[in-house]
Amino acid sequence: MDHIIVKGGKKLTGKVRVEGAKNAVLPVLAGALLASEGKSFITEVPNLADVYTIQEVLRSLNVDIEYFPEKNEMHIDASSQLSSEAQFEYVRKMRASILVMGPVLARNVFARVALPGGCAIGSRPIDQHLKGFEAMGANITFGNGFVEAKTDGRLRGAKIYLDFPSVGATENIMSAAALADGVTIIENAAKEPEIVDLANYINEMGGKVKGAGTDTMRIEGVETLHGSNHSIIPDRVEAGTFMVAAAITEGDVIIENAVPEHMAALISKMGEMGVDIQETDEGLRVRATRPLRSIDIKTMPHPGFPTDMQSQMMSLMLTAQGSGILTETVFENRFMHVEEFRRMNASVKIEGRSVIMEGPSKLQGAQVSATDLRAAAALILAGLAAEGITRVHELYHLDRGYVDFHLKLEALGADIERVSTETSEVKEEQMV
Ligand SMILES: CC(=O)N[C@H]1[C@@H](OP(=O)(O)OP(=O)(O)OC[C@H]2O[C@@H](n3ccc(=O)[nH]c3=O)[C@H](O)[C@@H]2O)O[C@H](CO)[C@@H](O)[C@@H]1O
Ligand SMILES: C=C(OP(=O)(O)O)C(=O)O
Repeated sequence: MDHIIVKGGKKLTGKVRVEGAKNAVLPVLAGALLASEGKSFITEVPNLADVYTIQEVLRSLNVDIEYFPEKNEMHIDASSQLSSEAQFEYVRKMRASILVMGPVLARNVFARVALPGGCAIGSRPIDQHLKGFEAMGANITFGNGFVEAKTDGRLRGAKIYLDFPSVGATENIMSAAALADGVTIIENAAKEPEIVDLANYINEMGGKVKGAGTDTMRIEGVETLHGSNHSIIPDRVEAGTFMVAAAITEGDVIIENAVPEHMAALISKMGEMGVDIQETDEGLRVRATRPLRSIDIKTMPHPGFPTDMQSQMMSLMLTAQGSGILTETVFENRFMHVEEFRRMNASVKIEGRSVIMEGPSKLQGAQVSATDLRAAAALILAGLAAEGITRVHELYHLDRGYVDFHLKLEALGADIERVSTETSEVKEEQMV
């Protein structure tokens, strides 16, 4: 098992390019199941563990796929008769596997998917996905750890109000509605840029989706969809993570391929802390010098502050002057990393859904374990600013969502290595 060793204290400088977005590519690849004719050619597909998992899910559903990771391209042919079942081994590995349910149901009038259950960041039910399918005429049943949806014929267009603007429910319902009979309206829809990316792809396949990026979407179902070319949008969370890396090391980094309009809340909150962020022709330039000011942040659905940047932002807030409060409203249990920050001498306490920080904490290197994907990145970021050596374990979380994270940081000047546990003792001695 690998872990990362980072020695704090280096200022990061230079340029880094962000990949295609994990949270856009997963729904788009699931959406490729909708095409009963022709092939889809998807570009900017990041070389991530989650991409291999969704590839396996699609293969298990009888889809023909070729992936060319060196050119970030995937060719998908879903024109054969699809199988209807997504098994536990995939859904357990990656919750986004549930996104195949809408397309499979729409194509096959039957879908059977292992129940995702909870994960480290919360219970994560799928009731809103199912409520949508039910409104479109599906009969939902549960048994043996699976959820099944069945219709007598084609799904029917329906009006669906989401109790919460769930990203996954909006994507699943949008995909199912794309092949339904009639018009579906999704009210209180999620507005994330990844929703817009999926809607664009469905429209490129011959679909009729309007209103993506607003809270009311209108999807007119069509009889068939065909494969098409699509390029995945840049990863706003990866971009944000490098913004924090620049700021926490008092560095000067240009982030290429970032889309500032997708990151307005983050740019604004980092600006409030005193980080200098400028849009340039080459990319987003991020510079900082201490002291940074403490601020308060509350995570919210887009365009609010993204929960997927909460833990990385916590690293930065720990280094700021004064007291700051970070409140998590999207997931009920996304503070597992707080205990790990404490190992690094962070002055931080949890009160209900908030974390209170008295800064600046004098971060110290320590052995820590990633508790989820973004926590993995956050602990490495904290290690960049800590005194001494930090070792971050449980890197399978990191690999779900970051391509060559340590190599990109190293290229910016970080003192960082990824090693297998067996060789780590030697490596650490060399770094001291
Ligand atoms: C692959 C992907 O794109 N993952 C992202 C997606 O996850 P995901 O699509 O799972 O997130 P949702 O927006 O659905 O979930 C947000 C909240 O709604 C709740 N909920 C959701 C669905 C439902 O049927 N019932 C229900 O109660 C969840 O438990 C959670 O508390 O959006 C999240 C919120 O921006 C991000 O953190 C994830 O990175
Ligand atoms: C929570 C995340 O992803 P997922 O929904 O795939 O678990 C994330 O990307 O931070």
